[in-house]
Amino acid sequence: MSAVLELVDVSVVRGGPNNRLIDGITWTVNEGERWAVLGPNGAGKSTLMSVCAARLHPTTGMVDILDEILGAVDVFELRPRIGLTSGAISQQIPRSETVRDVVVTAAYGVTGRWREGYDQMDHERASELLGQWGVEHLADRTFGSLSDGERKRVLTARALMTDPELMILDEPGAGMDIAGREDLVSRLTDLARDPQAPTTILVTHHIEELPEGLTHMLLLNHGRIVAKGPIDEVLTSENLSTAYEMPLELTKIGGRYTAFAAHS
Ligand SMILES: Nc1ncnc2c1ncn2[C@@H]1O[C@H](COP(=O)(O)OP(=O)(O)OP(=O)(O)O)[C@@H](O)[C@H]1O
Repeated sequence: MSAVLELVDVSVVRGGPNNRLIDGITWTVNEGERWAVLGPNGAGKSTLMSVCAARLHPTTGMVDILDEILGAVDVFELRPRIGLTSGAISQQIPRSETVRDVVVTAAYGVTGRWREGYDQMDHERASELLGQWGVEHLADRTFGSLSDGERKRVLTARALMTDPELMILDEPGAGMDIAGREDLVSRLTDLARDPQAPTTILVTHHIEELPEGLTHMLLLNHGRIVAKGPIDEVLTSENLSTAYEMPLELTKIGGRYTAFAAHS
């Protein structure tokens, strides 16, 4: 099994020498795996994903993404091979951009349409992805006019536009109502179960958002790994309680999860 992502003792330090946003992360993601990254607010999830998506260089440690070492590769060539959705990407997109262009511009790894030439195949692929994520009817609307949930789906379609080898979804369910979340979870389940879909990392702090079909989980707290490995071994009441620093009881209903404070 070949590694898509390999981090060895990776740390990111900001705002003072002792402020480690992520701290000594050693983690391997192999081809075809579907990972969830879970942890409380401020655990370092987004920082870790910025490193994994070649958007942020670590202070120390080695990062190998798709057989390229960060620091020794042109990140502008590497980035189109990684599909990324995140709040930061959403903010970079001009509000006046049409939804169709938001998706099609991913083919060139840019946000904001300028003078790139897109061929018919790019447009057909963009329409197909908008359809797959249930937002084809919004293709001619501006990105700024969409609801949070609609934006998330458009960004997921954008992330898949380049047929990425690695897909990183950073809190795709943030800001969604229950119906929107359940619709998203069902689409993410289809994605996780699709053997043709890229290796995927899904970041969340809501375990209700975990789709079926995930294979592995990384649990973070204060920038450090609490547990990592096959999801059935890692997602336990004990590990969740450690990560969230309170006694929690995990319940599995069908293939889905929820957790509540444990009663002593
Ligand atoms: N430039 C910076 N300087 C100092 N601290 C920072 C900087 N950027 C982020 N942090 C801190 O690093 C920690 C990790 O942030 P990060 O956004 O990675 O966490 P997260 O797990 O994604 O959180 P959330 O679930 O709330 O989105 C937070 O405590 C944040 O305040």
